[in-house]
Amino acid sequence: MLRPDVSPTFPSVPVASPCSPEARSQGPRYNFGLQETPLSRPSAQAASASSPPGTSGAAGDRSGSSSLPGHPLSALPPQGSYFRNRSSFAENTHASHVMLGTSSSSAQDSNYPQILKSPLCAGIPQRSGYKSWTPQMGYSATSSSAVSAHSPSVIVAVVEGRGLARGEIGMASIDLKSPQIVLSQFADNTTYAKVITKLKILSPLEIIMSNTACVVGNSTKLFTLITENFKNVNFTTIQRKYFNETKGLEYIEQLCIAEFSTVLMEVQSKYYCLAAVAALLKYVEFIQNSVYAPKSLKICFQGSEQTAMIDSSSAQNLELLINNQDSRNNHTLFGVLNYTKTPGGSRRLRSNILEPLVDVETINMRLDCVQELLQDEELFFGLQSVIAKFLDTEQLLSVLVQIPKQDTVNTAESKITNLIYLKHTLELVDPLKITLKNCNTPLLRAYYGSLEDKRFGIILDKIKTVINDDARYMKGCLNMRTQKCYAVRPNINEFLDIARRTYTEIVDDIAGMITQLAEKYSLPLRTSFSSARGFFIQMTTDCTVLPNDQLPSEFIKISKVKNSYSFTSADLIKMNERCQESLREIYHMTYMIVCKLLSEIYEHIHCLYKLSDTVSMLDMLLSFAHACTLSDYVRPEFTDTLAIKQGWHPILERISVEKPVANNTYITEGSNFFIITGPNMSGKSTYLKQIALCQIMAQIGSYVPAEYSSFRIAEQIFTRISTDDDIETNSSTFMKEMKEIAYILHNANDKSLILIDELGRGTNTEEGIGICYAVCEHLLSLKAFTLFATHFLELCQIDVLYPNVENMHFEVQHVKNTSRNKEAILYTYKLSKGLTEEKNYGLKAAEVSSLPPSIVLDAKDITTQITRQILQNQRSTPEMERQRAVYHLATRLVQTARNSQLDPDSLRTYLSNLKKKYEADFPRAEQDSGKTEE
Ligand SMILES: Nc1ncnc2c1ncn2[C@@H]1O[C@H](COP(=O)(O)OP(=O)(O)OP(=O)(O)O)[C@@H](O)[C@H]1O
Repeated sequence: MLRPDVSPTFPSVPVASPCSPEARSQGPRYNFGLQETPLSRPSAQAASASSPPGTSGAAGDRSGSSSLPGHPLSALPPQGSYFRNRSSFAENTHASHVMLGTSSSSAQDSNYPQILKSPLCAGIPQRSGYKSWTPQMGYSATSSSAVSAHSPSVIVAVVEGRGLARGEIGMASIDLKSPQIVLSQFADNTTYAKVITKLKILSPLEIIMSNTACVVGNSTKLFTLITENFKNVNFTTIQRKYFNETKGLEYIEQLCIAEFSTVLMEVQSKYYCLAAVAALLKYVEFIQNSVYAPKSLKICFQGSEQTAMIDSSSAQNLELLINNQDSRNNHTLFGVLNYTKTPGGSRRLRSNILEPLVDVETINMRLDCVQELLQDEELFFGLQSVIAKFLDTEQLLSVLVQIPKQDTVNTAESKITNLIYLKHTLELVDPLKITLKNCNTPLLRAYYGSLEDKRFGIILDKIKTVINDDARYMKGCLNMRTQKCYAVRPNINEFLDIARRTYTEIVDDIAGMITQLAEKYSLPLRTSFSSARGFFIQMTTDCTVLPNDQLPSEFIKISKVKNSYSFTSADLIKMNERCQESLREIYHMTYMIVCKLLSEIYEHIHCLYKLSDTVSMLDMLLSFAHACTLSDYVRPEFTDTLAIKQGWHPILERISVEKPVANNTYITEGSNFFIITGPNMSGKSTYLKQIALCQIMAQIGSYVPAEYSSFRIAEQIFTRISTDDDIETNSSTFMKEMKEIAYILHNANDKSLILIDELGRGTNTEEGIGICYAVCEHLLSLKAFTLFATHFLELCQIDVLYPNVENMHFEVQHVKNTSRNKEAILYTYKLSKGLTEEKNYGLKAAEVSSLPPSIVLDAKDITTQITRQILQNQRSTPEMERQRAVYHLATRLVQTARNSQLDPDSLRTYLSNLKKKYEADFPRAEQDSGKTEE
């Protein structure tokens, strides 16, 4: 009998038609050990043999894969292939012509300089805990839980231009769960805000950069910034020569499926993203130990102009994906909108929230769909029930288009599983089509049209000639094992039929043996199964049934959880081994048949890209409609005004028992800067966030929480909302807010939505006001829509100088608490025009807090004294006041002249208006005002 640990090679079992004889010759050379048996590590010689001398590898390696049998999905492993897996890569780093090095993510890592010093990277530490998804792990039917759908699986290559091209960034990313490569290239400024934001959105598992970006003591700014911002992400540096644009173009030509081949035209002259994709694919093929089949990948170019930019700290402030108090709860925008049923749908929702659309037409098409789903109940429920049955189509595709370089039991098992999933998926196309048949909106009709693709039927028919009709995806590992075992129809391979009969007999024998044991010992024994243990015995009972509280000595490997015992016996272990043996034979023969089948259907398989796109989008739109049914959301309009009638905070609504107080918003180009004041706890931050959340919801095609809403498309959404000190980056509150505000000032434009809350709180009042004033004046030079919440009431005076500034405040009411004979504050959360008239509200808030009354009393006393002192110092003659005003005016004029982009005529008009205003305020100061104007 074959013992897996003795001989890892599968005995050559004859395979009947249709697979033999040529299928046998093309079939996998199997490592059928119970555990994966890695191929022996190839020598550096073998490595150089597989890469033609003088080439940087990409073409050489692929030509290695082209020696595979004609068909892309054939499983014959490439001979002498250099790359095996990450660990062999680390061992092979002496072969410096392949890759330079792998380093841990942190620039502060003690190994780091050492790694970079060595040109050959000998002694590169193995990264512990690295766990990447591999095709051998197979496609698992994931639940739609956000966690599994969003665990990092993206690898990104980043490269920056050199010399005059510094600041030109090329990026290429691939999600290991989805066979899609996204390329982008853009110019970034010195803060590299776009790169960092893009990377944060991708949430990578690993980042690849060129070794020239991190020469010790002379790392590029981009490299330093990335390592600082992504401390928990794995970093790999590879030789610059692998960032080769010519190879990148070749890769795209070879791998991109016909439907998306227009990408070639888009990226032909985008050298940096081409260079990045070359390095990325070379690396992924290495770590995955597999190559992508020719014409199998969706490759697309994504410019930064197609979506709105939300930087990562704004995403965090707004709690788009993660709740700031408790990262496990779903009190986030994602939580509010996520009623998706598939992992693809939930991934799509996540990426949309982080990168909302900017194209009104597309947004309106989505809104039309949501509207139809809301109006047609039958459509909504019908669609929801079909969509819920889909598995992760993207991941399925991802596995189907990879050719493993090594064949093991696991790869075989995973291919069989995937074929069953493929059948399951394709069987859902018709029900989906029927549900969408009578839809009216263009997008739903387009999705219906995409399902009419004949290839779905062709693939399914071919599958059905080989695979049993009732082979389908089932929950539970034993169920799935049975499905895999009996997936292939009978009479296709007589040896397979025999092996299956043997397997059934062994399983029956196991059941019979356990029944006999139960009778023999008069115990309630039950047959159980787990993928780790195989068949074992379980017994749920209290100890009184057992003589001497002991199980019979025949039972071994006993474990007990509460009153449930699990154990096995020597005979059962042997039978499990026989069972595994026959299973391996079955899998081997099934795999041969499946590979042949896959090779026949392969040319049609790309219709699944369309299907996965359709399913994830429908899932997201259904989710939007579902969210609407739980609250009174309204369809947004898109104009050049931000107008929200009675809007409320969607996350607060989910948390609180009562519906949040709704408020109006009306921001136009002529009145685009709102200063919001109000006591502590009156609702300022909530209001600011609510506007941003509504804006994002509208721009992803969702309805919004309001009675009416109209939005101006925002190209960027910036927030500066006070949070606690960032201990991780060791920056003080003040430095953190300065960094955040600098980022906004550098990047905001006329189409931005900017929300600033409590700027300048990290320093003293005078300086805080100064900073706020300067920041406001800078932002006022833009047509961006800005909301600025502050406790510095002095700032409200800015409306005198700028007609586009509006002062708003949150009202509070003072009520007498008769029982305690004290005044209490009642928060109305209502926004009104003008600035707040509340005084000393900090003390009032402190009074209702848990601060000891004696401290509050002291604080009141000290405040009164300081206020008196300030008033005394400020007491001045009318002449002093006049001079102060002249000084202030002169400063303003100089500043305006310096900053202004106005033409001379406009500047003159502006100055003369200012002069008139000054003369009106100080009628006896005409001479001075004349001087000032000069
Ligand atoms: N519109 C609303 N409806 C109901 N409750 C609200 C509303 N706005 C705010 N609240 C409640 O009031 C609390 C305080 O609000 P928020 O933090 O926005 O106040 P604030 O004015 O920004 O306070 P501070 O100035 O101290 O930062 C919120 O946590 C929320 O529970």
